[in-house]
Amino acid sequence: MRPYHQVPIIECGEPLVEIPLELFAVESPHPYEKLGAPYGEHSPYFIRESLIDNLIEAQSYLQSIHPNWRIQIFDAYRPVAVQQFMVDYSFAQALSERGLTQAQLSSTKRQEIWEAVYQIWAVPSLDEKTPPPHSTGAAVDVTLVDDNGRVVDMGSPIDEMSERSLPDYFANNSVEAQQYHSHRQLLHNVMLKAGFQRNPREWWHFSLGDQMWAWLNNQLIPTNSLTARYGRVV
Ligand SMILES: C[C@@H](N)C(=O)N[C@H](C)C(=O)O
Ligand SMILES: [Zn+2]
Repeated sequence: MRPYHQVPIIECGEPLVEIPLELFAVESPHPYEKLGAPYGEHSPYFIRESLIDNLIEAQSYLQSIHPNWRIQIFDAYRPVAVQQFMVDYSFAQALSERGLTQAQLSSTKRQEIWEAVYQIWAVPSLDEKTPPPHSTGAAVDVTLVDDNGRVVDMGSPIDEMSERSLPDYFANNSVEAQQYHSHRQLLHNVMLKAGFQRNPREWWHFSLGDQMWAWLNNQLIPTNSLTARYGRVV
């Protein structure tokens, strides 16, 4: 359980629809599809319908500052089966990066690696009260692309299991690092202006209308008691 799981979900029934990809930049091929993640009837570029306007709004704010920059969609809807697949994949990756195999793993080491995995991945819960954020269709992983079509350097890649994923990791660092921080802040500002909230642990993860979004809003304004309007889809 994370603190945001205490937020009640009152599902509004809004449909999942495909993001109009021609309006945005897109990470392609999709990073998890290319690993063989088991998507069902919806592609990873689906999202709750009204969030499309919020994404368009965020990109308009961005383009009022940098006219030819675009928001790049890395990931959006993720069935729980894909969440499970990615959690297992990340655990296996972490093992191989450390030069370890399952057989050699002490229980302490195993626990340490699972903790690192769950620092950045939500638990693939099938409980309707604790859905993984992307399984609600109300979370997106995004970055920025500049006027030359190049991905803007945020100082660390999306999904890296390290401290560098923390949004303020580069806040008080060298001049080069300040650049990364200001790019992260730009992304944060435009998404925030369009109504999203950012995951406090990941510079790229934003949501609107799910439990994490409601919880973060309630933390900012303690007199609020927002509930989530999006629960798990299917
Ligand atoms: C790891 C990243 N892609 C992500 O989406 N993390 C959040 C916390 C999630 O799994 O919902
Ligand atoms: Zn995410």
